[in-house]
Amino acid sequence: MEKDKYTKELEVAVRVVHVACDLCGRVQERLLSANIDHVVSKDDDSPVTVADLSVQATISWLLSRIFGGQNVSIVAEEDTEIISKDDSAGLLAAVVDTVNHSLASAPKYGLQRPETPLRTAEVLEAISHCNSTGGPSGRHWVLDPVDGTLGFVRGDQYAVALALVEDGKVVFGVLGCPNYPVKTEWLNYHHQHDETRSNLSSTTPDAWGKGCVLYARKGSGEAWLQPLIAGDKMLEWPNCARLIQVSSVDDPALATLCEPVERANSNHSFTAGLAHSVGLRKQPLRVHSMVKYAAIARGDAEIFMKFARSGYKEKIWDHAAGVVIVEEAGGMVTDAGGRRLDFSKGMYLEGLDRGIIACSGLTLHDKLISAVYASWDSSNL
Ligand SMILES: Nc1ncnc2c1ncn2[C@@H]1O[C@H](COP(=O)(O)OS(=O)(=O)O)[C@@H](OP(=O)(O)O)[C@H]1O
Ligand SMILES: [Mg+2]
Ligand SMILES: [Mg+2]
Ligand SMILES: [Mg+2]
Repeated sequence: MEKDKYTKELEVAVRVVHVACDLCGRVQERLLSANIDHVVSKDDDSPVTVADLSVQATISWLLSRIFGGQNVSIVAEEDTEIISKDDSAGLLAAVVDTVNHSLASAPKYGLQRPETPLRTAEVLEAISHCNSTGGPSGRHWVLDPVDGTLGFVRGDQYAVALALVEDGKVVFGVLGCPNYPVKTEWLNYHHQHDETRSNLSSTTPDAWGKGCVLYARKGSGEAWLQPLIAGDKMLEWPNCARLIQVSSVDDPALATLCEPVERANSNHSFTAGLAHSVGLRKQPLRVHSMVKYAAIARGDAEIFMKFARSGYKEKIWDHAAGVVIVEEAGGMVTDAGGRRLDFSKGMYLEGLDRGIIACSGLTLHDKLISAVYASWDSSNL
């Protein structure tokens, strides 16, 4: 791959994810302190918030402005259905307000702000512009504006995920993790005692201490971490990035497994069986969102497994950015049959064999894949 290819796209992607992290931090703080922000349920009963819709509008508007308007193809999670309902006027107004507040701060991140605040129709257009379904050819941005919305509304972990897919392959990924904590064990904090919880009573990046943006370009062999920018420290950016690498631990007894918090999203008893059979001994870290991929890439955990119920189709925006960052940090990600994930088939990871296994290295990965083969028939999945 040409070294300079995608340089501008990646730089813009990192900047817009910083803008989005800032937006999310403010909305989450309001949500938790005053309970004034709207959380609504989508048709599948999953939550969506002002932050999900506002990040999608903000990133869509910035990418379209910078890379050529209607021609920019964006595959993203949200649409305007929920805010087009008669009783959603308050939510829509909050989204328009949040988007404009956020775009006004774009110059802090080296991006141009709009000349005048966006009107409601423009915000709706920015959200619904992200209606591409991707596919095997062409260039597609892939966005999960807030991944782990459940974690977000609980004051816990969540991520902003943006990737670029070209001709069916992820060419780079950017993952914003505004609440990535100082101590790895705080990734699990919702399971801890009240004492830990009260230490984290505020969820601003400062309280968690280590909010970050990770990014990697496919084939570069490098994955990078930038801390979130506090206050007006923009001048130092982007020189503050540092390289990250996966853990070198390959002894299962010392390895840490990450998995989704909700049993509905991944079969905890099946992964516990696999973990036991390969000799894992530590308690799993249950973490909302693609922060699990971030934890593997940063070397804070060695394994991430997700086995959704049969019939559930994984979406590309829940994995694209995380996969490339883990791979370039030295790890590997496959389905449970050992095959790389296929981002070329539209908005779903079509053909995914049973589940997802991300590891810091080959040794652990081989052991887990073999364990899946040995235990699948008796698993009832
Ligand atoms: N039934 C079911 N099975 C499997 N996966 C599902 C399911 N429902 C939702 N999702 C997707 O899971 C995304 C959140 O994954 P997490 O790993 O963060 O799950 S968890 O909150 O820790 O349980 C979540 O992403 P967001 O909607 O962006 O939060 C969903 O895309
Ligand atoms: Mg998601
Ligand atoms: Mg989401
Ligand atoms: Mg969602």
